[in-house]
Amino acid sequence: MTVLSVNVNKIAVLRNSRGGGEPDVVRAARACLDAGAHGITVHPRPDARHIRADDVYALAELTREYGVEFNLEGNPFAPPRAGYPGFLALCEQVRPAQATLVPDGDAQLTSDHGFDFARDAAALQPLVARLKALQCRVSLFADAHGDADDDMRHAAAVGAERVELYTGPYAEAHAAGDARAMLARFAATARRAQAAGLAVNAGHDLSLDNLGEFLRAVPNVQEVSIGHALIGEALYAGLATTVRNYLALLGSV
Ligand SMILES: CC(=O)[C@@H](O)[C@H](O)COP(=O)(O)O
Ligand SMILES: NCC(=O)COP(=O)(O)O
Repeated sequence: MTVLSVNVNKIAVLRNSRGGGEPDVVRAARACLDAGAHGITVHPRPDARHIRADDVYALAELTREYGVEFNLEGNPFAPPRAGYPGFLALCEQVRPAQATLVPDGDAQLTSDHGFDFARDAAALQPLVARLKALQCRVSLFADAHGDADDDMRHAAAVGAERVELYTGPYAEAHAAGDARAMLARFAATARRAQAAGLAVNAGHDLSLDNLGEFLRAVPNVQEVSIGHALIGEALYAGLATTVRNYLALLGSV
């Protein structure tokens, strides 16, 4: 079964909009884990727009307490700055079970593309080796190009265990009413990744509405990390009920 890692970035967005400590990121993550979520994801960004280094330390503790996966996302090439020690440094400090490398910058509203592996492989290789030496499983954010190119072969050469397929384009196609071509492209990319020895995660703009169709079409997705839609849905149904709704859906695919 595909496991659910809940991304709690959005809880920190709300907290930071007023300063202070409410809503409490750790309390929200605990509620998700108590409802059965398999892990917690955060994506601390150098501009500290939501998750900050102190949240990373606290969530590392919490996930250790629950014995579940902590998935830390970030750009390993972004330089450290005041309040942000850098992605590699954070991984050295908390040793997340999974480190997901994402090629994004401050100017982006959110993550919107994967690596260009043919171009980035040489730079990624030593970083992946450092993270693996910390016992982190390494996942690389990747676009779904389908059968069009050798991207997954280049990704496998980097030495990571997984790729996370960037599902934004699928979510857009689904919202527009016809995701068939996009699903075929994601399924082909997943098969190419698996043939190259990579396990497959998926994330970005997945929701209760579009997740089932995705998982029925794309084979052997190990993990989905979901934040934006899940936290939005939780405004209506509550966090625990929403997490349980996702788990029920995952269990039914
Ligand atoms: C890698 C990925 O798709 C997620 O981490 C997403 O980027 C969420 O980040 P934000 O919450 O900053 O939009
Ligand atoms: N890796 C994707 C993630 O953590 C959550 O993305 P989103 O659901 O907030 O779009």
